Amino acid sequence: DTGSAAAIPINEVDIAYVTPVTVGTPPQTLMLDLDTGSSDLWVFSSLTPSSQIRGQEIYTPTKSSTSQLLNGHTWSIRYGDGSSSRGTVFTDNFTIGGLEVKSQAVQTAQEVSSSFTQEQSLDGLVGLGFSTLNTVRPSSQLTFFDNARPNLDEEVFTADLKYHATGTYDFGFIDSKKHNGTITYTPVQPSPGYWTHSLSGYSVGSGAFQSSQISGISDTGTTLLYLPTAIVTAYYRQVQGAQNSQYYGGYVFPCASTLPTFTFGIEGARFTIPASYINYTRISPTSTTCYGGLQSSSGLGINIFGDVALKAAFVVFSGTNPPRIGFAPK
Ligand SMILES: CCNC(=O)c1c(-c2ccccc2)csc1NC(=O)CNCCc1c[nH]c2ccccc12
Repeated sequence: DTGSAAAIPINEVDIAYVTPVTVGTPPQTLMLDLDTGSSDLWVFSSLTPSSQIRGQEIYTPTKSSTSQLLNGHTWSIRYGDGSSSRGTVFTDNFTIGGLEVKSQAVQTAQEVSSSFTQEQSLDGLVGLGFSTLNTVRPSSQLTFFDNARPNLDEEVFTADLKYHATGTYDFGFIDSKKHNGTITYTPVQPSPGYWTHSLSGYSVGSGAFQSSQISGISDTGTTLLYLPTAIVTAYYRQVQGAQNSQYYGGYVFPCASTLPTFTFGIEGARFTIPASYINYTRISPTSTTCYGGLQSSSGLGINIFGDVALKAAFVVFSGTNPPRIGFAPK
C-alpha cells in the first residue's frame, strides 16, 4: 500500500503544517500535524472541554461504528515548549492520503494547554517518532507508521515541506518527481525514540565549510532550526544589528538586514537554506525587528533540525532495520 497527503502551512510564517486525515466510520475529517518529534496520535474530541476548543474540528467516538474504548488506558504529554495535553484512548479506523490503518490508537484529549487551544487550524498531532516514545499507559501504543509498515510497498515515509506553500507527505514509496538527484542517507540512532542523526558540518553564506559531527533530531513538529551556540553566533555575526535578545528569547535583527544563507552537510552532500527561511517573522505585525529561524539549542539539551531546515530538502524517513534518514535536493 501507499498514501499521499498534503502538508499545508497553518499560517503565513509556516509555524506548523497540517494534513487532512479521516477517523472512524463514517469518516470524520481532521487536520493534524504530522510530527516526527513525538509519538502520540492525539486529537481534539467530544471529550475536550468546550472552553478549551476554539474552532478546531473534533473526533466524536460515539458517532463512529468502528470506535472502541481502550479500557483503562490514559496518556499525558508535555512538549519542550511547555505545551501539553492528556486524555483517554480509543481505537478506530484511521486514514492518511488513502492509506488505512484499522484499529489505530487515537488518543482523545480531555485537556489541552492554551497554546493548542489558540492554534485554531490544528486539530491534533500524528506522532511519527519511534513508538518507544508513546505516552499511553498501562500499555504504550504503536504509531500510524508502525501500524501501516507491514502493508507498505516500501518501509518509508517522505516529507516534502515547502516555504509558504503546500507540500506533501508520502507513505510507502519514494516519489522521484519530488526530488532532483541522489538521496544521501545517514544512520539514525533510534534511541530514545527521535529520528536522531548527525550533520557532517555547516557553512555560513559563502564561507568555508566547517566539518564537524552535529547530532540532533529531524523534527517536522518543531518550527525552527536549533543548533549549538558557537554555530549560531558565527551566523549572526554576519548580520548587521543582530542581537541575542533576552526579552524576545532569541536572536533578533532589523527586518531590512541582509541575511546570509546557511548550509548543512549530510555525509558528503550539502543543503543550503535560503536567507528568506531564516528571516522568520516580525516580532509584531508593525515591528521592524525580526526573529531568526536559526536559534541556539543551548537551553534545549538537544539540537533540533526543524521545519526551517527540513523544507530545504526532500527527506526520506526509512523504517528499515537499521533505520536511516535520507536527504535529497529538490
Ligand atoms: C517546540 C516544539 N518542540 C519541542 O518541544 C521538542 C523538544 C524540546 C525540548 C526541550 C526544550 C524545547 C524543545 C525536543 S524534541 C521536540 N519536538 C517536539 O516536541 C515535536 N512536537 C511538537 C508538538 C508541538 C508543541 N507545541 C506545538 C504548537 C503547534 C504545533 C505543534 C506543537
